[in-house]
Amino acid sequence: MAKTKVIVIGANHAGTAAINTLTSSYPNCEVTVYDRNSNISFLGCGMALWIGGQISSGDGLFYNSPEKMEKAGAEVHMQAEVLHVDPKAQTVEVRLHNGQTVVDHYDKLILATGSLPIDPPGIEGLDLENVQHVKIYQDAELAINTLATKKIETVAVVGAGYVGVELAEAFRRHGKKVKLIDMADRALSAYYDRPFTDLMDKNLADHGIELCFNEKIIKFVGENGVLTKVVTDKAEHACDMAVLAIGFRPNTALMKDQLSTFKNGAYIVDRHQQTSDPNIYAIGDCATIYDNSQEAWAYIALATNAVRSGLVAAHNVGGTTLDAIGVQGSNGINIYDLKMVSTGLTLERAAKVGIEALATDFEDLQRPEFMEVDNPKVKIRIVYRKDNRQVIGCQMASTYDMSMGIHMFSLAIQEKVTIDRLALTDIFFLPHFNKPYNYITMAAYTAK
Ligand SMILES: Cc1cc2nc3c(=O)[nH]c(=O)nc-3n(C[C@H](O)[C@H](O)[C@H](O)COP(=O)(O)OP(=O)(O)OC[C@H]3O[C@@H](n4cnc5c(N)ncnc54)[C@H](O)[C@@H]3O)c2cc1C
Ligand SMILES: NC(=O)c1ccc[n+]([C@@H]2O[C@H](COP(=O)([O-])OP(=O)(O)OC[C@H]3O[C@@H](n4cnc5c(N)ncnc54)[C@H](O)[C@@H]3O)[C@@H](O)[C@H]2O)c1
Repeated sequence: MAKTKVIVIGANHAGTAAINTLTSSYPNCEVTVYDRNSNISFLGCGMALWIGGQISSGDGLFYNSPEKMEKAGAEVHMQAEVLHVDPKAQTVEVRLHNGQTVVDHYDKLILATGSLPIDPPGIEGLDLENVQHVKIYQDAELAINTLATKKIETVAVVGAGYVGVELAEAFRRHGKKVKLIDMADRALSAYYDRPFTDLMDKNLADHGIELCFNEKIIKFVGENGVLTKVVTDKAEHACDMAVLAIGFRPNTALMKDQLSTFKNGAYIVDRHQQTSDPNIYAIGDCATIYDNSQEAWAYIALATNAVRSGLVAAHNVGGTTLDAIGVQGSNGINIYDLKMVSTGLTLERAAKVGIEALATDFEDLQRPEFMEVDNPKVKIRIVYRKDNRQVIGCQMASTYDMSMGIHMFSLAIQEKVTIDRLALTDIFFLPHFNKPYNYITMAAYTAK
């Protein structure tokens, strides 16, 4: 029987998951991969650790390679950019690394072209020396090289989302003066309600990071082609290096006019990761994803989602019907000693998407009072719907590593557990780990 020819465009987290699944489980598929970059599977989350000197090199930040994929049976073309897709002819036109342009035929196509950093519309000065984005391995290399070879005293980090906050810590650890600029009134405002972001803002300020909130970037300004300041709608910030981290947009230029797209341009997919063309699947940051917390399709750019969507697409392409179960956008951050994790909707975000919600808060020691060492407080907020009392979000913060607790809330949202059932959930007790009246039970039990 003829094999199914599968072409995968993009081989980072989403592409890697799809390719590995196809080569390991579906010998009926012949897999060809094109990626325009020279490396794959770069863990962007390690970028700040590397820049901040918490790990000695970036070499360990990859978990796969083109060689490994080829060994598993895929045909891999790196530095090969797909320029055009013809969905009627089922072909892709590719510029290979040697400059030659070729046309390849597919039975099934998997788009894993990811995302690109957002640039504010019409912004000037992006081409100045020492201004950069932070997305791929080469961006991390550039930042490290700039810090090593140039006289940098002040770094402006524009965007106090996950990327910006992690990088602010990294540059500060590097001994630089850091200005963290955001148009919101606090850091991480998309992921946490104010009681939690207040903790993070204080943490950042206590470590000497200057917080410049309620400021929208207007432009980068330089002298002789080199950055000298960031101009916002409120102030001018002198600096000699700047990173722009105000979010990602889906990279869908290749097929946005040929497939149905979401309001931000992401390819619209179904539970099988299938696009509006039945022969074409889309995965990872270039596609939509079902958000169980708001019970709606959404755009949530995370490596975790990219991997899961890659697995789902590969099984469906390979011949096993598999439905994606949706996500909660679970995430976490560790800045100096402060750990914060969240899943689902914040109270603020629930209101923005039109869901009437309530929150129950609790704060307590991780373990009984008699455990005198390594026993910090943990703060928790559980968000639930007012109408049916289903849990739709949770946030936790502590200097203690309580991060594994958030997974239970992720599952609770996915499985539509009510706050009342959560209050009676069997949670074990042992002084080494937690309290008999632990903060999870107590937060749920004291809900209105
Ligand atoms: C600094 C940083 C830290 C992060 N930390 C975390 C974290 O801690 N946890 C988390 O879950 N997520 C994190 N993320 C987000 C995560 O990196 C992304 O969600 C993830 O990379 C998405 O994977 P993807 O494979 O869908 O897309 P991408 O990583 O964007 O990869 C797309 C691939 O497609 C290729 N490509 C694009 N167009 C073409 C074309 N026309 N032809 C050929 N190839 C093409 C690109 O070269 C690239 O290799 C972080 C991101 C950054 C930047
Ligand atoms: N630990 C993690 O899970 C982790 C780490 C890094 C990145 N990521 C993911 O990567 C993606 C990108 O992260 P990100 O930090 O770039 O985006 P983000 O959406 O987390 O944050 C962007 C920030 O930029 C601000 N902003 C937007 N426009 C602005 C403007 N014109 N001027 C000033 N500020 C402006 C926003 O208010 C927001 O705070 C996200 O999906 C994020 O979840 C996750």
